[in-house]
Amino acid sequence: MIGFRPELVAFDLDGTLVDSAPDLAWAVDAMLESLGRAPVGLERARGWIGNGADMLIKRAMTGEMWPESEPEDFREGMRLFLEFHEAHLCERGGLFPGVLEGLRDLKAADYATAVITNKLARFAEPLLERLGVTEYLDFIGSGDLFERIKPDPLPLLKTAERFGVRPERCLMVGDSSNDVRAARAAGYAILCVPYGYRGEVATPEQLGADGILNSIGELPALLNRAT
Ligand SMILES: O=C(O)COP(=O)(O)O
Ligand SMILES: [Mg+2]
Repeated sequence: MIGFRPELVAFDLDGTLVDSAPDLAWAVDAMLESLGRAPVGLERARGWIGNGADMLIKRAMTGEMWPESEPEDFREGMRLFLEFHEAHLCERGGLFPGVLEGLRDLKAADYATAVITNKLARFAEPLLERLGVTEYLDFIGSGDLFERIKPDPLPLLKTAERFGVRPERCLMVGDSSNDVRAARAAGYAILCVPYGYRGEVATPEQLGADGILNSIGELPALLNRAT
């Protein structure tokens, strides 16, 4: 799967480290209800996560995966969503099984670690702090820290640069085609978890990663075997 010891292991957040869909869907429905619209529920909202909060709200307000135009009351929807989500950031979701152990063991084995997420820093940072994993992460690369978000390779390239390592020596672990496209364009190796938010992609194999990683908890042993 991976034939080298990565000099940086970077993780996607939503759908990879954190099962944030229950809290995001809750905030989406609260926003829709405030605007007098029908709620969409967890299952539909889950498939819309991964392209940033703006896109999630546009999708929820239009019911379309790739909305052509911005809904008229989009700014108000966004404001309501952000306000609700900030107040209820991590009440229904949590870390996926194996994440805490995996991050802890990677740090113990001296790997450099980062998060590269499309999530805004105002949510990503307190969320990871509250879930008790900040101490195992060397850097949190949130969506608004860079000029462009995944699937653009820029966040991955800038993060490698920050660590002073070549992208070819880095590993990305993600859950969606955004992560695979960004990793391929940046030159990172890429592993995908099968349990996250894949949007329109039906099976984990269809993501086209270098391999499927059933749990972050399995990563330290897998990297040890590979190198
Ligand atoms: O879309 C988001 O807000 C975050 O998604 P990501 O953590 O999977 O990049
Ligand atoms: Mg994700």
